[in-house]
Amino acid sequence: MLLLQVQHLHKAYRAKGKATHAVQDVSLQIGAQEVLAFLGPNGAGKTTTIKMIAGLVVPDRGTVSIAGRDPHRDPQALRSVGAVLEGSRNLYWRLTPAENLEYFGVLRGLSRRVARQRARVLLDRFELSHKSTTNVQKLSRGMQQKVAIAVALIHEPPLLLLDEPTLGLDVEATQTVKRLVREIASEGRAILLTTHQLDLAEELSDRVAIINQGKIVTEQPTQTLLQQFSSAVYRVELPSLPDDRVARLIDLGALIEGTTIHIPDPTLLYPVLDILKPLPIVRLETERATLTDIFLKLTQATPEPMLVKGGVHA
Ligand SMILES: Nc1ncnc2c1ncn2[C@@H]1O[C@H](COP(=O)(O)OP(=O)(O)OP(=O)(O)O)[C@@H](O)[C@H]1O
Repeated sequence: MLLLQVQHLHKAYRAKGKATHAVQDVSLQIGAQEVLAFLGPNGAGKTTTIKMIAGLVVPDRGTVSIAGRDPHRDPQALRSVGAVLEGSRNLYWRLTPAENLEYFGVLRGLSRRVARQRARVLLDRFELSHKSTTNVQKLSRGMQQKVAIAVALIHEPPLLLLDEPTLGLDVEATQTVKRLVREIASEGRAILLTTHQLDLAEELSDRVAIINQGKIVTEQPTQTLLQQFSSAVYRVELPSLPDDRVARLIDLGALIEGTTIHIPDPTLLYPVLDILKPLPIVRLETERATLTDIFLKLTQATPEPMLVKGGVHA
């Protein structure tokens, strides 16, 4: 069942006679139990899209359907959404986690009794019961983030929007948030996750959508995308790699790590082999692409710096 369906969304911001086409023909969908990683470089249009989904920005064109309802025509649709946007700013800092949960629960239509009851369950589940009476401003960043996610879940929405849920968190808190995201999805919810942490997106997502300059450049299952690009990346290992070859390989666009050459583009394979002739080769194989490799390729963002290890330098 599709819990979110976004079709052909467009949004331009106009100022001083100039239009910024922030979102152009964006379509997305997420089913129950699915985590969609919505990725893109700064300014690509992610926040604008999410705000249109959350009913905060009106699209110029296109439709949003949340569990079958359009939030721009039927405000009840927003009862089906929980959102943690812009860090944990959806919280009242001078209230305790329990008070925040109760307040937002009532605001979203729960009775006080039900809100309190759910608050207790969520605090227990998020291992926050011992902090239930401490003001949010005195909690650690990781705890605040957990409270923010709990607040977004108080009315048990089928769709959860999570914007950079692990920003600024340490390793342990990141692990906890990751576990919670998977658990929340497995309960039958749909999760839209934006993050600049591509390793996290690779680990957590079932599907990936990449947006660049307002347009979706790919949307498919994470594993399909990784497999598709993995056949296009090669690795060559040699017993030794002379300095003069290293410089030529780097000029060509290969990445060097010790005596291993990573070839990010299949059309470079034979030019690389020409440069290496007649050196002996230990191994030549396709390499598993990471989401970072794919993201860089599809958004043509600045490539990562050439990796030169083991004392060999261009
Ligand atoms: N309120 C606004 N008024 C005018 N232009 C805006 C407004 N909000 C966003 N933009 C512009 O729209 C484009 C898309 O911005 P958006 O915030 O949606 O990108 P993003 O992908 O969320 O970026 P980031 O990763 O940096 O948060 C950018 O060019 C941005 O400058």
